[in-house]
Amino acid sequence: MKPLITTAQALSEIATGLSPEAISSSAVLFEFETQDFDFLLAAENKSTDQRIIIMRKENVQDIFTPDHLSIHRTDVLSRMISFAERAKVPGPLSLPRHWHQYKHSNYIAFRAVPQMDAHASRWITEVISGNRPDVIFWKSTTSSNKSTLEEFASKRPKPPGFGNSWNEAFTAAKQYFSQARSLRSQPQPADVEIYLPALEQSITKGWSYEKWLSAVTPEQRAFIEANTDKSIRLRGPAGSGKTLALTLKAVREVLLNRDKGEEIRVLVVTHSWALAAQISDSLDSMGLGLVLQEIEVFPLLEIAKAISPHYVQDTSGFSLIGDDSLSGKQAQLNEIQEVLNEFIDGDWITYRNSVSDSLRARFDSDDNDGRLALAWDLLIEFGSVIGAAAIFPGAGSDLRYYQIPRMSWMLPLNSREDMRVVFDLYSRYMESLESRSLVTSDQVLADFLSHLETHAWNRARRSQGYDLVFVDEFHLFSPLERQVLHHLTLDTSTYPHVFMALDPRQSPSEAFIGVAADDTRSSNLAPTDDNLGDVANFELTTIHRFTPQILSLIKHVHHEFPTLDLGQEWDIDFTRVESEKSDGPLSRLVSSASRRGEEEDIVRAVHEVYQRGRIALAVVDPRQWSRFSRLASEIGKSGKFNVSTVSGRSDIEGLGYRRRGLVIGPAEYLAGLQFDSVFVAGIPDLNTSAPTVNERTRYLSLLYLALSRAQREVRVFVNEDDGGAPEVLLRAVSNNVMGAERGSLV
Ligand SMILES: Nc1ncnc2c1ncn2[C@@H]1O[C@H](COP(=O)(O)OP(=O)(O)OP(=O)(O)O)[C@@H](O)[C@H]1O
Repeated sequence: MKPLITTAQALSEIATGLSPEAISSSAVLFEFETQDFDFLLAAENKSTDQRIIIMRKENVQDIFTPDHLSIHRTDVLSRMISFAERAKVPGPLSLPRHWHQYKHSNYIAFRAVPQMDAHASRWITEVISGNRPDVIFWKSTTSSNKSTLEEFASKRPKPPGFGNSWNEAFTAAKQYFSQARSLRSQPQPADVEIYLPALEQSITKGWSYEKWLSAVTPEQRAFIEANTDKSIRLRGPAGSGKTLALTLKAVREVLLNRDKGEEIRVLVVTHSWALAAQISDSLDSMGLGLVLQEIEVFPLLEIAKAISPHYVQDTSGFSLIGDDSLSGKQAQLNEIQEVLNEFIDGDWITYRNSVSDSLRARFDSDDNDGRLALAWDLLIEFGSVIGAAAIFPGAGSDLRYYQIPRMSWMLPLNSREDMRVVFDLYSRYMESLESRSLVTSDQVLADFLSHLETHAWNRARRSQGYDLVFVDEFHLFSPLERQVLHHLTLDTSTYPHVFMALDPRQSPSEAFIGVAADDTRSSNLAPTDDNLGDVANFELTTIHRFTPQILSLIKHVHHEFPTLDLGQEWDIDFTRVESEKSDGPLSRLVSSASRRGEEEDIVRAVHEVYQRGRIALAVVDPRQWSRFSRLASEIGKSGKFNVSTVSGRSDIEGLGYRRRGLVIGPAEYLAGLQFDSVFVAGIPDLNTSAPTVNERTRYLSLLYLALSRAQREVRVFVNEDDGGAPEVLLRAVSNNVMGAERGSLV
């Protein structure tokens, strides 16, 4: 194969398990071909970015890794990315010990796969010196095809010259992404594909502000008209019109103040660009002209980056890891696995005797899935416990960690010694990020928080702060993020007035934990609550998105959640919730004999409902993402359907407008969106593969999220290869909230 020229960002997308065939349906990747080279670029790439050159002499089938390493593709790619990131850091390049690096002149060889692979494969690479540290993956060697670095170096191969083609590829990519963006947001001629004008599809249905005010329910109205003299928490299940009510209230406050001749500054904070874009579009569509001038809508991380002097003046070239995407999360998980493997092979022995039996068993286990589960638990511990308390490695910081009381949702750590091991791993993890010039979003937020606590901000906030702060999807904010919010208001003499909309059932993984973690923080670390003073609670109990049939299924899933004591302010009383929509079909549970059969059933279902409106295929377990991204490419290839994959929250910008089409993505990244039909697949067996309360809650939350995206119809697909239907759905069938259907027998 021709050499492939790509970037760390593009490879990270593939390392999530995205099938190479699905590249064309990804909203963030672009392929370009010249006579001598193939290019793969990501939407966020800049023309000055480091390039990764893969020579591909040994590639016949697999376009990314030498064929014999295909089965380890994700691991191999993760290590390649990690190598490229390390090459960017000024100074001598040093790799972790267990990579078994070997250097000769400007060539470096290292193990290609973290685990033992039968071929003992190694890469031979070169880092180009000069103004950008491009890396070349020259070839891989195996135990049966050994070539020493010295032999290789003696040939001194010439790096490929692709400068002009790179510029060409980059220009084409830029054009492609900007065209795709405008295509997604523009109504298209009917003969290309049928689109509805954007406004009719948005959550405001193209109605004016006045029309909405007369259409809202009394519950929504109570919130919209509530006094702003104290903070308000607006709770409601998925589809109850929280985002809409929040948007209307923001507008109302601006207009009321205008009538009094005053101009106020309003901030609407979101967790993602996707939701920020949706709210901005809603404001635009309500025919209010200049309201936007007073209302700013941004994701919190963006506000942190814009205000935080640490970030504004940062010239160290650090880049952010763990942004809100599957690739960000996967990158953190890979890093933790690497740190964990190195630790177990090395210093673990010195801790081994002092830790509790249960933790020892987890570290000693050779089982790959077990190691992965431990890495997940550590990811949550690092982000939602240690990072959320803004503890970063340094003198005395371990003591602050030891003081955090353990809660039932956390990784069980039974003694100080157990915590010591975890903190040691955390320090190594942070060190390894630093060695690759990466920062986590937690670090950005913690720096931001420390800036907000300075006298300088106290002076600046009087002009830069906001009169009112609205927060949508509050349940997705970690305790650390929540501490930031009350510093953003302008008046320091009263309690900040923050208006939050939330549904705790929609918080997968660590974010959910963040909800419960409020208790942790209040019982030990500095702030005793969200510093919001007295908070009024409002509740929405009418569902506007989906039918009574879908609501019954969602209520059923809700009752399956483990009893987590969230406190009264958080919990939603589902007994009062009703749908105002007319009846629709009963949700279906389709059981196929095999994975292949399940895929055929899904394709058949797409054929059946495609004409009716938008469809989502929501994948509950991200470990199954690879399989369904491959299915996406197969369905797309037929040319009959418009298929897009999403694996990050920002990818969905603009998707909201397409009338027809199939969107395939991990359930988590479909939050905030709605579709005519939702197909749910990739549900792990909650009894066997979710052994901890944490994991069970995470999967139930993702299932809840997936189901609640539907407006008219839900179908859930399961197959015998993956253990058949989980208990929670079998019970739904016996309670008559789902109909069981036999799928394909192949
Ligand atoms: N009073 C109402 N009358 C009619 N439709 C409504 C009303 N309130 C909201 N809707 C519609 O219900 C749908 C869901 O609204 P919205 O997205 O605000 O819900 P949400 O509670 O924020 O949902 P989620 O938590 O799942 O994001 C939208 O299509 C919106 O236009």
